[in-house]
Amino acid sequence: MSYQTSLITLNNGNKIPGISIIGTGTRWYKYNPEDKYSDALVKQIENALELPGMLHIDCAEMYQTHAEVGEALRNSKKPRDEIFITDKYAIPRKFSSNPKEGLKLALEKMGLEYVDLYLLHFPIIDPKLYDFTLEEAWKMMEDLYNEGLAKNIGVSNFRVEDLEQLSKSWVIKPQINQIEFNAYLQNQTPGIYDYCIKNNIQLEAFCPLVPLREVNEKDLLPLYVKQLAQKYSKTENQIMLRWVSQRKVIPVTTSSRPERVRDAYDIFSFELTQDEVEFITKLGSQHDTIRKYWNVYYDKYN
Ligand SMILES: NC(=O)C1=CN([C@@H]2O[C@H](COP(=O)(O)OP(=O)(O)OC[C@H]3O[C@@H](n4cnc5c(N)ncnc54)[C@H](OP(=O)(O)O)[C@@H]3O)[C@@H](O)[C@H]2O)C=CC1
Repeated sequence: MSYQTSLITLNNGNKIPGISIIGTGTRWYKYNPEDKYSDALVKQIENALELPGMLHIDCAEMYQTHAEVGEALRNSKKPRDEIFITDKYAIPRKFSSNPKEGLKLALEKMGLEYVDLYLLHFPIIDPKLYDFTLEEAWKMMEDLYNEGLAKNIGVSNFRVEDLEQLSKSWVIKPQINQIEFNAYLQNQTPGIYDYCIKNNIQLEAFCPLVPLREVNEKDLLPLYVKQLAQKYSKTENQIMLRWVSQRKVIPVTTSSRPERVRDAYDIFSFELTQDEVEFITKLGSQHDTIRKYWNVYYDKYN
């Protein structure tokens, strides 16, 4: 199979792959530090590292899968500049004292000298747990960027108000905001999609495949996606991921199945028409919201 890759330019001029096909959370997430080491995850990353071009792996302190990522990287011959590693500092579940310590520990566990992207995982910082404010956390992110330990920095699950608050003191604007985004949840929080597009903060989408994962027999969207899959000779997953990407959002997906990982890599060899993109957008927005993460904080926006 010949793959077409896509690189997106961030607001600092650096490039990022147009999709992350190996998320090491959700399916692989370990709630307890003593949970079992996952040989299956190592194998899955190793398989993905054999694909041509640049591979984007999405990690986080909270997932506790750094050891598996490190093992797969050590076993791979792919050059470092063809691997894009994202990591996230854990908020609101605290694992290390601050973003500087968090990144140092992550780099040690993964055997890396730098990450390509480092994110603050969540904006709401409990002062009983952490001894820094959101502004102070961002300042530490900027230091890590200036020291070259994180080539790009950003945030995750941030609302417009969180970005506005940070903007009063940031020296470096976040390159990325990674949010929950799919046809059934086009604004994780009010106005966030338009705000990030307008302010040149690149969006990433976790949970991009929810409309295919949560199918109800009355749903029109999966039927339409099936028709498009036939038209383009692609899988339904590829159609859904391509829609996310044509909405200018970078999909962050994962799978335990090698064929799904390979398919997700191959979404840039075709393009949906503008009408098709708009029709998926419309069908999705007519459906009830489905929100899978951060419900305690964000269900109020449903
Ligand atoms: N920043 C944040 O707060 C968060 C970040 N993330 C990141 O995003 C990554 C991806 O999130 P996730 O929600 O898993 O992404 P997706 O929406 O892409 O879902 C992937 C999951 O869906 C299953 N799946 C794939 N295709 C289908 C289908 N056609 N029908 C039914 N099930 C299907 C896969 O199972 P199978 O293994 O069988 O293929 C896999 O478990 C995470 O691993 C993590 O790295 C996730 C949540 C929060």
